[in-house]
Amino acid sequence: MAAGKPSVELCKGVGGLEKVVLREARGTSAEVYLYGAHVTSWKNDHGEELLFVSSKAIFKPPKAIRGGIPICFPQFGGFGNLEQHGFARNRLWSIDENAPPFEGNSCFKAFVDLILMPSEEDSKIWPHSYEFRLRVALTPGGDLILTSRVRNTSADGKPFAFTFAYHTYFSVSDISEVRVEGLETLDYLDNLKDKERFTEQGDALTFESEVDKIYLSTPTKIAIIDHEKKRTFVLRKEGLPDAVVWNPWDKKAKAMADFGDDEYKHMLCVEAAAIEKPITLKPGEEWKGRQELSAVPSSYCSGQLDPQKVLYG
Ligand SMILES: O=P(O)(O)OC[C@H]1O[C@@H](O)[C@H](O)[C@@H](O)[C@@H]1O
Repeated sequence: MAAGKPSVELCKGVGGLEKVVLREARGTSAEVYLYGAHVTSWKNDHGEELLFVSSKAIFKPPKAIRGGIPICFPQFGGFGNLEQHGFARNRLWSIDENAPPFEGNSCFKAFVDLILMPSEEDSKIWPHSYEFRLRVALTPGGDLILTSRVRNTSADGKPFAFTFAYHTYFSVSDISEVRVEGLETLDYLDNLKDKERFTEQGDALTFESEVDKIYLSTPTKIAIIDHEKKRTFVLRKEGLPDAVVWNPWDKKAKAMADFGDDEYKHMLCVEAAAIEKPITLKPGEEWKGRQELSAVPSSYCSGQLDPQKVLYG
């Protein structure tokens, strides 16, 4: 890909919706729609797309875009009375020109700050005062960092609680060739079994049917290994103890209007999340949740990947 200077450009995307395109010197890029503060693209220095977005995705409010990285806030899934995954993913966010300094990634050049504050309508369904700031940053090496800061701005002394997820859809060559490392032996809630709690077995996860699990208190690093592509995604997270793993498989895929029948083969959601223990904020308090994604070539040793290297190397 053409190398150049880091840049940030606001332009029109699909359906005339506004998006911000981030580019870094080596030719890596990312795209973020203001609708949902939704990352829809992350490309490496060969111009290869690393995130999955459905060919049937609908870029039209109020439907959330199918793929990329939807923001689930203030509710993950059906864990509460709000609509599935909350409303942040189908609200129009604004560019935050005056974001307070973000600790830890102020040296990056290709980033955008977005902000969501409650509208009158939102206050009716979730009566809390907050500012939600999201920074999407592309590092010089092409890593994608999402940092969320939610602040309780209430003047009436009222705390609030929320659940959250970065609902990341990774693009994979073939789901049956994918392994996830870092979630072995952990407890999880199985969404397909009424959120019943189970303990994962000792091996890395592989996929041969529908999966919808919320792993609890996970390590801060999870690896998604795509054997066919010889690519490993490394997901690092802070402030987000849980991790959701989702693939709809064939039957559910067919039932979703904005998802191709066979597309389940080419995606896997691994979602850094805070679900089991909702985050509670008193007035004036702020929560920070960060997800860092990198894509690295898988290193093989007689066909086997060394999990120690991927997770701790
Ligand atoms: O269709 P939606 O609302 O985007 O949700 C997709 C999936 O998102 C996952 O995070 C949930 O665990 C699944 O239960 C859900 O089906």
